[in-house]
Amino acid sequence: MSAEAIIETRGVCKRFSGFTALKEVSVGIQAGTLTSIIGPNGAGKSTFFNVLSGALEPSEGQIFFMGRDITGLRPHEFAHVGIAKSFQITNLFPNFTALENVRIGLQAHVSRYGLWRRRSALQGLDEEAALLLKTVGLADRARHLARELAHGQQRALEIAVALAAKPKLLLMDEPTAGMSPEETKVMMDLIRKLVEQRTVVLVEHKMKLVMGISERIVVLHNGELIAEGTPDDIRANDLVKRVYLGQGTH
Ligand SMILES: Nc1ncnc2c1ncn2[C@@H]1O[C@H](COP(=O)(O)OP(=O)(O)OP(=O)(O)O)[C@@H](O)[C@H]1O
Repeated sequence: MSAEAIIETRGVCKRFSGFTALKEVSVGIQAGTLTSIIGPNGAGKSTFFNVLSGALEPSEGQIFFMGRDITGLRPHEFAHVGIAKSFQITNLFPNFTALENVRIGLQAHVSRYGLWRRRSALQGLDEEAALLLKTVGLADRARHLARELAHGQQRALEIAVALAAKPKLLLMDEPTAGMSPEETKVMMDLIRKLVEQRTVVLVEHKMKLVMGISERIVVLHNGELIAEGTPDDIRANDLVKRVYLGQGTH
């Protein structure tokens, strides 16, 4: 597998009580790229996402992150090595402000390294949280309660919380799900910005959107890896075309 792969799966299988959701998936995600995982309904995208994020342990096979075998590590240990995820389901504290939500994320991170929660340290965290809010376009929402934010803003806030862990790899599960066209555009711009500083992997249903933004695409079908390459490679791939035939274009 490519030397530049930041995360790599080797022969990963995932079985759920007899049903095989992933069948020997071997793929490397190149460092510094925006890679999307696509596939029709039931292809195994969410299962693969959960395997990459450490939420599910493979039944067989291995996962390597920056050359280190991380198979079987617990989810919080995946976070420690530098893997963060942003989910479809909202994971925010609704009655805390946007700034507080990010600060809690930062505190969870720094306390692991034994930093004292002195007043000056907390102030530093507020400044860092404000910077992260700025990164995701929420500078003017810092004092708003999370529950008062629009859907697209809540998703952006979740990303700021994920960034608090300073991940090298950011995994995003359908970041534009349920968004208006305008919110989708804002989110895509944000994702483009995020990939300037880290590797980003998206799981996404919307084929057109994925084609426009991704550098690499991984296609799953019935739990198997059927194609991997640039958007042009994937567009030209006969097997992918056949699999998507009649699926609608989204
Ligand atoms: N916990 C589970 N127990 C049993 N079967 C599961 C479980 N999780 C997923 N599956 C099955 O594994 C297959 C792949 O599911 P997965 O959710 O990974 O696909 P997906 O590509 O994300 O689908 P969708 O696009 O519909 O969200 C499906 O047939 C699903 O029913």
